[in-house]
Order: sequence, then C-alpha cells, then structure tokens
Amino acid sequence: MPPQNSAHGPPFRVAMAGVVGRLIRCWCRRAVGGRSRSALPSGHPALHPGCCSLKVPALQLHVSKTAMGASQKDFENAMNQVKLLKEDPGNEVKLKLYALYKQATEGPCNTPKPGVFDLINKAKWEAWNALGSLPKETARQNYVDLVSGLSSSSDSSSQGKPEAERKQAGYETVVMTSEEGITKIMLNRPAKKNALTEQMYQEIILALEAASKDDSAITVLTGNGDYYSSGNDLTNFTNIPPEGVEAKAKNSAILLRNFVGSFIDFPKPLVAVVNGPAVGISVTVLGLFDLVYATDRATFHTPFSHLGQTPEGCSSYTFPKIMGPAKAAEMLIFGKKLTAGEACAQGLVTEVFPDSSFQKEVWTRLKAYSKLPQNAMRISKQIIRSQEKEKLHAINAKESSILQERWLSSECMNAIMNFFSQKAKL
Ligand SMILES: CCCC/C=C/CC(=O)SCCNC(=O)CCNC(=O)[C@H](O)C(C)(C)COP(=O)(O)OP(=O)(O)OC[C@H]1O[C@@H](n2cnc3c(N)ncnc32)[C@H](O)[C@@H]1OP(=O)(O)O
Repeated sequence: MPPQNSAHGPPFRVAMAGVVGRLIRCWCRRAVGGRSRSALPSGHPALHPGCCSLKVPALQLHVSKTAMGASQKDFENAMNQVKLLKEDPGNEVKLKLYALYKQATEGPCNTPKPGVFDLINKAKWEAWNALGSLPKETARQNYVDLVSGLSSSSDSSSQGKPEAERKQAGYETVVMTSEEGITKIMLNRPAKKNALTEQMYQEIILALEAASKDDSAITVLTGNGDYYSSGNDLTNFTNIPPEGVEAKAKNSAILLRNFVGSFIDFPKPLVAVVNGPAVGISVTVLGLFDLVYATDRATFHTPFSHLGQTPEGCSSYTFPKIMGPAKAAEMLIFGKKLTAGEACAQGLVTEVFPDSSFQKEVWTRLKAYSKLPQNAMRISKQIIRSQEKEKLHAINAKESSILQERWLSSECMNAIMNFFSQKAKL
C-alpha cells in the first residue's frame, strides 16, 4: 500500500506498510472477536492476515449487475480462489485486491477520505482512490490476473511438499531450497569436502543472484556432509586450457572477483551455517556475511602461505578490521587454524553451538529471524554495507589481481603438486 505521493520515498512506504500491517492485525483481532467488521471491504473475501490461523468468513457478494458475462464468472471464481489461498499474500497485496474489488464493483472511489488517525480505512481508501478512473472491466480483469498469479505461486509454494520437490532446478553442485522465508544454498560435494570447483563458483554466483530476487527474508550458505568447505578445489589449477597458464590465471582471477563481488553486493541478510571445518576462500568470505553460526566441530583455516598464495575474499581488509591486525596476521600470513571458540572470541563467528544440537538450534533461530519485517532487515543491511561497498570492491579487485600473479609462481605450483602427490595434507 504505497502512498501515491511521489515525495514519499521507499523508507516512508516501508514504514507505513509496517504501521498499516500492525493496524490491520489489530483490526483482524477485533473482527474475529465478533465486533464491527466495518473496516472490511463489503463483500471482499480477504484472507485473514497471518497473525492467527482463522480466515475471515466471506461475506455476501454484491457483484455489479452490469458485469460482463464471462468476465463476471472469472471475477467470481477469482474471489473464491482468494479464500482458498494457502499463504497470506501480505498486506500490500490485500490492499491491492481490496482496491480492485471496489473499483470493479463500485467504480471510482466515491467516499470521503477517512481521518488521519483512521489509518486502516485511510490506507484502503488511498489504495482504491489511486486507481482513479480505471474502468470497472479493467479493474475486474486486473483482479482476476492478480489472483491467478497468487494462486499459481501458492500452488507451487513449498508448503506441505517434500524437500525434493522444493529444490530449485538447474544446479548440479549446490542444492538450493526455499522454505519459511529462508533460501538455503547448500554446497553439495561431500565426498570432496565441498571443495569449490569452477562450476560451483558459477552456481553459487547464480544462486546468490536468484536468492537476492526471491521473496525470502534470509539467505543461508551451508555445506553437506562433515565439512563446510575445504576451499578452492586444487584441481582447478591443474586444468590448463590450450591458451596456456596465463589465460588460466586470468580467467580464474575474473571468476574469483565475480564470486567475491556477489557476496559484497548481496542485498539481504546472509548467514553462514558452518556445519564443519572451513578452509581457504570459504573462510575468508565469512567476513562479508551478516551472521556466522558454527558447530563446535568447525575449524577455520587459511593456509595461503603454505600454498604460495595470498588472501582473497576481502580478508586482507575484513580480518584485521574484525579481529585486529595481529590475530589477522596469524591466520592470513601464518595459516594458524582456529577452533570455532577461538574464531568466535575473535569476532569472525557470531555464535558457536554444540554439534549435537547445532542444526536444530540454528534453524529455530533463523526461522524466528525470517519472520522479522523483511524490508527493514534488507534496508539495515544495505545501510551497513553501503559504508564500505566501494572499498570492498576495490580490495577484491586488488586481491584477485595479486593472486593472478601468484598462481603462476613456482611456490604455488609446487604446493599444489605436493597436495596431489599426497606429500602435504594442510
Ligand atoms: C578461482 C578461485 C580461486 C580462489 C582461491 C582460493 C584459495 C583457497 O581456497 S586455498 C585453500 C585450498 N584448500 C586446501 O588447500 C585444502 C586441501 N585439502 C586438504 O588439505 C584435505 O583434503 C582436508 C584437510 C580438507 C581434508 O582432509 P581429509 O579429512 O584427510 O580428507 P581427504 O583429504 O581424504 O579429502 C577427501 C577427498 O576430497 C579431496 N579434496 C578435499 N579438499 C580438496 C580441495 N581443496 N581440492 C581438491 N580436492 C580436495 C581429497 O583430495 C580427497 O579426494 P580423493 O582422494 O579423491 O578421495
């Protein structure tokens, strides 16, 4: 229900949506309690908002006698469909439905504007009034279209479906699922400790892009199996294309920069559910997450010098900022492995949970957070990130370019050969 005054920017609209939401919930409690339903659009079978499980009973329909044959039938069907929606479409959509319904049945808004303190009726009036002189037939059609969109998304929603059906198609190395306001991206190469192949970097970039646009409140990255991730798959460096190693290093630097960039730019709360040990790039990008929950079995390890490499994931900036330069140097230069408790004490991890109850406790917490007002969370994240977004992108570019050189060094090549000849398990 955005106010139509263009002087009111998004924050104002968001604030108003919150106020109206609260008031609509208050109204619902009154209505369910058997008191006045005067706030309900006459004849509109609106869903009861999610504050309780009851639906507002449909009232008698008063569809205009002049409604067109088939279109009126569609309209009536749509009104019935609204009652069957499995999910609350949210206050903004309900106001839109209300407005279209009124326009379709009564024509342009013809009642006086409610007083400034009558926020619910004022919101409804504004939604209706905003439709101006939209013809009844068009309003009826728009109502039908809107309900049809809601019904199909409700039908294909995750409610009551087994997880396999909720998986989003098109990914091979990650599993992407959405449920209860949370989109989960799970690294899915457990036999290789979720080492990140080039395909995986690409799929994570795509998954983050999709999650940034979906209707979830929170996005989670986690791992399948006993590891969170063992970092970059070292076979990435052994796959040399015909164009040669320089081209390989250049392309890898571009991939790295894009991968880290998608974490820098991610617009919603991003949570790492660190289900086991984490190595290399899977550790460094944690500095770009909003929450990092770890099992007490997790360890955090960036053996860059051992591999002849240098920090990435903006860790050359975020780690000293998070844990101070001395502790950051221990990790990034000397490859010190931290326990989950140590990582938490140094601010890299938000909270550590016992492994036995890790999944249960973390998901309970996240499900509660996912019910917080989405726009407020998103805007808060963006304010925080905006302070240093440009700087992070510049650091990412610099780190990627330095690594491009490092990958061509004998130090790096020897370290990778050592790994594959089983001389070194880092
Ligand atoms: C393009 C972007 C570039 C970005 C650059 C990023 C920098 C980094 O991320 S640096 C960090 C790189 N990671 C590592 O150096 C870790 C290497 N792996 C290990 O040290 C060990 O495998 C590990 C300690 C993680 C686990 O040890 P174990 O518990 O003994 O298991 P295995 O070693 O037997 O592992 C099982 C299986 O997985 C393969 N594996 C594990 N990690 C990787 C990896 N990072 N790259 C490639 N393969 C990996 C391991 O070889 C085993 O394979 P199989 O022998 O075929 O079973």
